[in-house]
Amino acid sequence: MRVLTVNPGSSSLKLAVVDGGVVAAEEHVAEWDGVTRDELEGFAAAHPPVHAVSVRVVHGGDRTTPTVLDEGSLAELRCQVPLAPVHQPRSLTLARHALDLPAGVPVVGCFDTAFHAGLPAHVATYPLPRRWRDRYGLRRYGFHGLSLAHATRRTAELLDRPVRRLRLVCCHLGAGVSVTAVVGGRSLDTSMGFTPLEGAAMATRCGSIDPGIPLYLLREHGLSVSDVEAALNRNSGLAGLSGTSGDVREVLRSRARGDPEARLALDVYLHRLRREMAAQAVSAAEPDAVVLTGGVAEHQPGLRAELFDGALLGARVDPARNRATGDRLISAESSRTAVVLVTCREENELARLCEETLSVGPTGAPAPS
Ligand SMILES: Nc1ncnc2c1ncn2[C@@H]1O[C@H](COP(=O)(O)OP(=O)(O)O)[C@@H](O)[C@H]1O
Ligand SMILES: CC(=O)OP(=O)(O)O
Ligand SMILES: [Mg+2]
Repeated sequence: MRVLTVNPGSSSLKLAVVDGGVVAAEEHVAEWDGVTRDELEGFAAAHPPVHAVSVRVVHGGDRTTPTVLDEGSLAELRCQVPLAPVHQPRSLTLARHALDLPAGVPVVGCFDTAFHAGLPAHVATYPLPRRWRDRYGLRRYGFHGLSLAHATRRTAELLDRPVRRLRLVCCHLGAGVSVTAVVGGRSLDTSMGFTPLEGAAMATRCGSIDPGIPLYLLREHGLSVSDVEAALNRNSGLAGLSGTSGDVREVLRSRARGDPEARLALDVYLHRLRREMAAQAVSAAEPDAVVLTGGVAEHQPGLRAELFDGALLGARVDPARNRATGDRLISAESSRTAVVLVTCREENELARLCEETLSVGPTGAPAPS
């Protein structure tokens, strides 16, 4: 079965055709405007045949499994737009375009949040008034689930241990950054919460800050809600700290030229990431391995080494292994905790879930209903 996978990140759009579990074609649109359908239509037309489309939908609310999308389910998923204001509209726009493709194939929505559906109650619950939690549905969800599912499976292969016996701290370092304790294949804790704004500092998102700050800005300085929302989502993190870009490549170049703001930006980014990793190591209780995945982790060996400079979690990066390529162990033999690097492959997980949802038989043809 050939599955067209659609993966909108906060700024990029990743399209692929996965054929029998293997990526047969892919395209990375670095700056998708969040509206136009040309990219999806053009890619689908260039890589026929397509038997189904699988769309990454960042917020699935309480959904625990993928859903075949139609007008009704798209309308329901709009309720989650305020809970992922940067991502959800992009996912739903693409799902809408996918339903309109001339091929007329089924469109499956796969949710980032589903991987975290079993978070223990004491992890999912915010210390907020009960009335609010009940009335407004305030709880922690967690994100990057498709990436985590793939990274966990791949780590088990690399370490030659079954998933059920692995205690992992998984770091997804892309434009969005999250850290998750995955034990026996299940998410036990994660740094993102009700929205993808909580936790580590990111490319353009602030991560966790004192909740008094937005209140102060709204009350004392008359900033509007939309100004605050835009600043926390789009002009904070590495972008806000460096004063230039949220792209770690650019911030690293500025630091190499001696720019003090870029140095501070990376110091803050790494400090907050290490703090989240230490917190997830508590939830994972003596993790066997730290897993690094996502664009920043994959392409920046120097930053990987720097992250573990202070032997965080007893992990030591081996310089030769760190320089090599492909999915692999990058820690030294003497390392107390293994460090594994896995290329982010949300595509594979999107295709796998899509085939499972459409009950594809062993021959690749849809099973008779
Ligand atoms: N060589 C590189 N190529 C692409 N991205 C890189 C590279 N080095 C670092 N990055 C960082 O990876 C980030 C994108 O990661 P990615 O996982 O693709 O994010 P997303 O899926 O959220 O768009 C960019 O913000 C960029 O800073
Ligand atoms: C949920 C999230 O932050 O996704 P991304 O990293 O793709 O922006
Ligand atoms: Mg991504």
